[in-house]
Amino acid sequence: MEDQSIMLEARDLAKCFTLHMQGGVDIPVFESAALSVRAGDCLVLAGPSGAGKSTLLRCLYGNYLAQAGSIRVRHCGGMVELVGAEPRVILNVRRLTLGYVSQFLRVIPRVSTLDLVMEPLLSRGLTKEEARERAEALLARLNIPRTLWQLAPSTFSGGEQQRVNIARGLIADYPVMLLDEPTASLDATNRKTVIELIHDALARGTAVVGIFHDDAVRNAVCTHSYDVTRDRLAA
Ligand SMILES: Nc1ncnc2c1ncn2[C@@H]1O[C@H](COP(=O)(O)OP(=O)(O)OP(=O)(O)O)[C@@H](O)[C@H]1O
Repeated sequence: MEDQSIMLEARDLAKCFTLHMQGGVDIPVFESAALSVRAGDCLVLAGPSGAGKSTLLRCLYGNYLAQAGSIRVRHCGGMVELVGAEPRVILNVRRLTLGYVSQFLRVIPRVSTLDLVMEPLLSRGLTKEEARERAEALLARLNIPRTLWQLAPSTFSGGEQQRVNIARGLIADYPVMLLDEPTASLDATNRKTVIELIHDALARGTAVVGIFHDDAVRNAVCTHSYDVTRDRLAA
């Protein structure tokens, strides 16, 4: 019987970069990564710098294609395979199920902060009014000054851009969230707010996979961890 609480699972994942512009050098990152995360759990990816934490997270989001293995996500009531899935399947999973907060905001010229944060809700069919109300509340909670809401975030500070990124990532209550160092550029007050937002998401049953370099943040949210060097250690 399938465990219905598992939201995301990866098995036998392999990723190797080939640097075609540099003589075809191969950089193997992992050969048989395996993890699973349940609703309401926060799985922390651990391992030293360069071990492959961000690469694994990007594979889970479908930004990097794994050479082998399986990534299954609970989407619309069933488990959907992401490795080798058609782009339209991946886009649909991202629209409804799988959120991702990268380390850096991808700024789109001339698109205002408010529009950036509202967009995931509009793409899920919420009205403009509902989306605006929720975006404003989240931006206020993340201490983004109201004077900045109508501006494109290209001129914002590193911490402000990161908070806009977090707002955009967390606004839609995705059932599965991938977080790549969401607090790296934040001060103590905003770090605390992000911890609260992650706790709120976990309490709603969101499954989280994250990378947190800050010990205090990691300890506050972690329910279990996965060392990305595990398969190499066992070899
Ligand atoms: N796009 C890429 N092309 C080629 N090699 C890459 C690429 N992305 C990552 N790598 C390599 O893969 C390995 C793992 O990198 P990754 O960024 O996943 O590590 P990490 O554990 O997240 O490190 P850190 O904690 O320092 O952020 C590194 O050796 C890196 O050089």
